[in-house]
Amino acid sequence: MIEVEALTKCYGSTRAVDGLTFTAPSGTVTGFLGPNGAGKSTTMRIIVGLERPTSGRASIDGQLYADLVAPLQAVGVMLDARSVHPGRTAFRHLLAQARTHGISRSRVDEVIEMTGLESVAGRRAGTFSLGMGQRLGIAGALLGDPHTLILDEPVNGLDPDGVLWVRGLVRDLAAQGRTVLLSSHLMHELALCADQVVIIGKGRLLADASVPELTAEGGSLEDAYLKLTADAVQFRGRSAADSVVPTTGGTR
Ligand SMILES: Nc1ncnc2c1ncn2[C@@H]1O[C@H](COP(=O)(O)OP(=O)(O)OP(=O)(O)O)[C@@H](O)[C@H]1O
Repeated sequence: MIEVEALTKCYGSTRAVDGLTFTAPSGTVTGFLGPNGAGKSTTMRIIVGLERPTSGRASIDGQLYADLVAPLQAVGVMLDARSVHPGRTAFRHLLAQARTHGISRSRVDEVIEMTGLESVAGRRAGTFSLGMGQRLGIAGALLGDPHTLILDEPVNGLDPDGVLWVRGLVRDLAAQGRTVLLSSHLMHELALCADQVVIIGKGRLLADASVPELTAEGGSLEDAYLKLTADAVQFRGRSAADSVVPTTGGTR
């Protein structure tokens, strides 16, 4: 179980996370949603000890990440799939992580197989496509066979087959009693794989409910999300039609 309690993180005058409280229970997939800049990545970074909160706390099974004796075996994390040495092969990258955490070489082979990377395991990670890099990031998160998984945009860049695979994977992990917290902007996908959805905007909690609860009025999860976040969107584009520069009408 992940517990986020009255969490606040300020960067100068920016309140990236503002008094956020929620729980991601074991045995469920918790979707973590919010507009760009809402504070999702900051919250996830705090949970895994990469940032210090200004106030409040985030714990995993009752412990701070920093206090975990074997963090990789307790928590699998994919926050930025690009944070891989580009000159290392996928296999070497995973083996290096495994060796420093007392994980067997056979587990490396296992996660390579699980993520479908067998044919490219000997290739340098720097040559990987976006989707291949995502698969490698997920392989790294699975390496320690952890009870908790924290995945930031895991389906980003995956092909339809890969999206389906991640859906099945997180559902299976939750069915085994594990805790899965994942962020995504893909509402349709989340509606299919999440049990619980936490929606934040401008660092604050907007909703913490099950998918059926959020869609009880008959709309889709996207409808509910857009309604809940309407006042929390910080970056709004405009349509091409609105952007047409008026011509002076003159011809030469
Ligand atoms: N290291 C940092 N220094 C200063 N400001 C930061 C830093 N990291 C994040 N922020 C700010 O904190 C706010 C929340 O950012 P965060 O990356 O957590 O949002 P997010 O919900 O993950 O967004 P996205 O969906 O775009 O990935 C933003 O205003 C961002 O500019």
